Amino acid sequence: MPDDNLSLTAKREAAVTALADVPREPGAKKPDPILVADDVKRHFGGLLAVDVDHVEVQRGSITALIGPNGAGKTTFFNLLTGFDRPNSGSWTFNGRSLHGTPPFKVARAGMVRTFQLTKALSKLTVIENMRLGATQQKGESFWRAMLPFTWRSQEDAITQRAEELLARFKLDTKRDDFAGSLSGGQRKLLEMARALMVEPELVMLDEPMAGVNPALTQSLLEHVSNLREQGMTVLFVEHDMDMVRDIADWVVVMGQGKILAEGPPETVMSDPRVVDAYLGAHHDQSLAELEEQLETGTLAEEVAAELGQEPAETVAVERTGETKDGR
Ligand SMILES: Nc1ncnc2c1ncn2[C@@H]1O[C@H](COP(=O)(O)OP(=O)(O)OP(=O)(O)O)[C@@H](O)[C@H]1O
Repeated sequence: MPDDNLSLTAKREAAVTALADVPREPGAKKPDPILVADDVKRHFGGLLAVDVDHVEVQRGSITALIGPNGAGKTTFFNLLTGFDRPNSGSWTFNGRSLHGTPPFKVARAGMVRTFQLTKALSKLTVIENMRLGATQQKGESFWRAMLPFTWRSQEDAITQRAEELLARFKLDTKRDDFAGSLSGGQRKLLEMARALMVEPELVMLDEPMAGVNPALTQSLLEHVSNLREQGMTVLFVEHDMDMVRDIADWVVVMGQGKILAEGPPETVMSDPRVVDAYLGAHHDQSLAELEEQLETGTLAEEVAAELGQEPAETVAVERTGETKDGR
């Protein structure tokens, strides 16, 4: 649909243009921030999991929050949406302080995050999950959601919105299936559709690509881009750097609880601090250790395992010039 594509490009361009003059530095001020956080700290015992001095999220943009495992991204999401409490700090959404606000009130204010489908939710049907999206986040009771005759006046509107969203996310044929029977990708779509039941302004997605079959990847990317198309702001945590490059207008990097870097994807991903943060387990190793691992082939095995491939005997073979049977 050319018109949709045109409009999508225009929205992306508008977001990129709005961010063009923003300094590429941690805590950079944005021209029209929807979310602003200050001095947010969360300790777990002796560990300072989140230590964010200042961060702003530009309205109407798709912002990626990236960083190595344990950087504090999910904890920061939990704090912002009221699922966890900070030791100190403050943040505003649309200029309104949300510190100490419970999740359903955060959602009612227009800021939602996706939830993983727990075992309990897997035992409900797709449409029941959608109804629960309207109620769980709005603070209505579970039983009222499950027993629509107790609140018939609202039920029609909620069901209609749920049906529309299911059609948009191509889940309408799964309407009466148990959520637990869906594939990983379909579950992600259901999570996203359910979050939209409250007509949010800011959608926070925690690893939308995790566990998604490549066949559904493109469709998921389009759905996320479409949220911006419809005027929403998106903040997402993701390890899939292709996704970040493809759809993010702005990238915020966390490491050890702090904001390390910010900027457009192409700038951030070539930033030495970001490359450093992502070097991960092998970063601290001495060359001698790495050489030893190369000699014994264990590094090749690790790499192969991460890529889901057979251990690559050829790596050792190429280095030694020997074949498997010693020739
Ligand atoms: N409830 C908790 N109790 C104790 N430590 C926790 C708790 N939740 C998180 N942590 C610790 O806080 C740190 C940040 O974890 P968090 O899950 O926020 O990181 P992350 O950046 O989301 O990582 P990942 O990309 O692996 O999901 C980690 O060291 C983690 O072990």
